[in-house]
Amino acid sequence: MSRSTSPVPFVNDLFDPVPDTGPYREALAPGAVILRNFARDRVEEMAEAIRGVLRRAPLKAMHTPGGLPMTVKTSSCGNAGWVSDEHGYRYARVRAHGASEWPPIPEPLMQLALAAARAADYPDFVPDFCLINYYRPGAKLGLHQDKDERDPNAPIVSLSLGLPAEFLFGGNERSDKTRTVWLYSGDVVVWGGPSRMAFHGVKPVADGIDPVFGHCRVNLTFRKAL
Ligand SMILES: O=C(O)CCC(=O)C(=O)O
Ligand SMILES: [Fe+2]
Repeated sequence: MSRSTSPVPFVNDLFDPVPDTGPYREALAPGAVILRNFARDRVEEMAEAIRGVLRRAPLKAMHTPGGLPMTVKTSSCGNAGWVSDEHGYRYARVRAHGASEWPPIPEPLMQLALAAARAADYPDFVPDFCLINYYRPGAKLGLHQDKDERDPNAPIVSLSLGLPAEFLFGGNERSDKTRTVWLYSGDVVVWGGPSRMAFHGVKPVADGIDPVFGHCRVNLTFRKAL
């Protein structure tokens, strides 16, 4: 990462000065980085764009392939939608009910995803899909890999908004040791390269009030799915 052209500075040691305004990078694992505060000044704009998507593609509670209800509600935008049911997880080009097309990724969200990928040294990343995860207090996401995307060379760009959450990040085996990091509204995590298949998850979200999102956490993952 030392030859990086990213304008966002790395802060990794206790004695590095942490800029109290503006974004900085924190290494998470090889190929994986946290872009702290990356969207902090654009949280309201992000909220407005998400509201627009959810008007056209309302949040739904999915079920795991084992038939268990998920505590996280989801929606999608881009060229596909994500579905999980008794047939397993997959990307669906056509929505099961209602309109036949998913809303496009709103331009402000797309621009943010492209900029975050650049800042994380993945300058060629162009997502075709964005998953919206909605966590009420208590909702969580078990340890899993994102492995249904067609292009394993493309990273995952993950934007956290609203209530803070503890994010687990491990290795390529489920049994690998995990790190726990707090993610705050406006933080972006990008993982690709040797970390692309890393297991990750979210611990139950604690209740609280976010000034923009209220009693919820919203996470967007931008992906090259198709
Ligand atoms: O909510 C998060 O921070 C992670 C979401 C995630 O891992 C996923 O949607 O696959
Ligand atoms: Fe994931």
